[in-house]
Amino acid sequence: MTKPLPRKIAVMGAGSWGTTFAKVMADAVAEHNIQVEIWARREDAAVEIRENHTNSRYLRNTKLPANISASSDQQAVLAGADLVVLAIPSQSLRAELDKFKEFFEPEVTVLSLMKGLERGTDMRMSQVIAEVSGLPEERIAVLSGPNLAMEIAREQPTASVVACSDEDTAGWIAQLCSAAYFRPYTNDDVLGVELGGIVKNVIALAVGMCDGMGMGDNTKSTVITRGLAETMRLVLALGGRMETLSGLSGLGDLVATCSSSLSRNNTAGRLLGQGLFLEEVNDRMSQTAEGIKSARAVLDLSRANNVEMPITEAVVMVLEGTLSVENMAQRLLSRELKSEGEQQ
Ligand SMILES: NC(=O)c1ccc[n+]([C@@H]2O[C@H](COP(=O)([O-])OP(=O)(O)OC[C@H]3O[C@@H](n4cnc5c(N)ncnc54)[C@H](O)[C@@H]3O)[C@@H](O)[C@H]2O)c1
Ligand SMILES: O=P(O)(O)OC[C@H](O)CO
Repeated sequence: MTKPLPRKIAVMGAGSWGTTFAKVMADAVAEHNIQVEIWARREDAAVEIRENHTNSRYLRNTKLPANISASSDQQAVLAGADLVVLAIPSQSLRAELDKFKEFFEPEVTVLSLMKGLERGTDMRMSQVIAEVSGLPEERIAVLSGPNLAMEIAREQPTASVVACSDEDTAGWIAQLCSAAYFRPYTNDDVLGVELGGIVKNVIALAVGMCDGMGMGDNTKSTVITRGLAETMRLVLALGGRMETLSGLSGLGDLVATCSSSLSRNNTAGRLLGQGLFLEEVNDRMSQTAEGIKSARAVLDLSRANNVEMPITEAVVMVLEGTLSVENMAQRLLSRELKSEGEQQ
């Protein structure tokens, strides 16, 4: 390890993934006596984590390691933290970060766990972090992969990708989250890793819709495969690498999310496919389904770069009420015939 171990790790966000990833890191660094402190928006959640070592709203009876603490005071959580992990809903990141960036230690490194695109700016979370905090890109990393929180909380083995333009930073973070049940790989294609995690949420909405309408495995496999093709077109157009998308943060996450009933995006899609209105779906979801808000931003980004993303476009139309789920398949199947490898 080139950089020294952090004095402390802060995790901003005590939801499903923030708490689970805090557990992964706490398990990974336990032998070094490093404390992982979670910032929880609600004081009662902080008290439960601190005193009971559970976060029952999100993780039922999962027992959190002894080296995890929590507080609802952002300044206290960030004091002395050399690594800050961000796990709040993407559309709230800018406003939250604006409030707490003043408490960052001067040499802090920031890791984003978030899988959304900011509406209005079409920016990835690593870009929002850079713009709001002014940190150099060598100290901003992202983590993405087939990482359904509940499975990891139960210590079911999985792998993931830590991406950063700086190899040392990626390697440093990988060491800090390498646990018996969690294997991180590194990658310097930040854009490819981040966009894979964002677009798969939109594709999972589409697959969920198919499921909700009672369609079978051929249909879902077609949407997954063509969903990957449109993700590749976007990533390549923006300068990312094709091979990133055949890895854990691309195909790996796409398959996990599109096939799991634990996925919030897949679940939201299924409810839409069953005929619920978006407002009803939002009422039923107690956790963040990033694809619902990000789909429009992904479509805007693709149009600005002349990339065709027909599945994303159809999902946006369903979400915005200009296409019914029943007419989605016909819209996609009646497109002009073309070669499978075509870039548009
Ligand atoms: N849950 C998973 O399995 C999983 C896995 C990988 C990545 N992610 C990504 O991690 C990010 C966080 O997801 P999560 O599952 O922890 O979400 P969640 O809905 O479970 O929790 C979000 C947390 O952020 C807090 N929060 C802080 N500031 C907020 C604000 N201004 N507005 C709203 N909430 C605020 C909420 O109180 C809540 O504790 C998302 O981008 C998601 O796509 C989730
Ligand atoms: O529950 P979802 O749909 O937000 O997916 C969670 C993770 O991103 C899966 O890797």
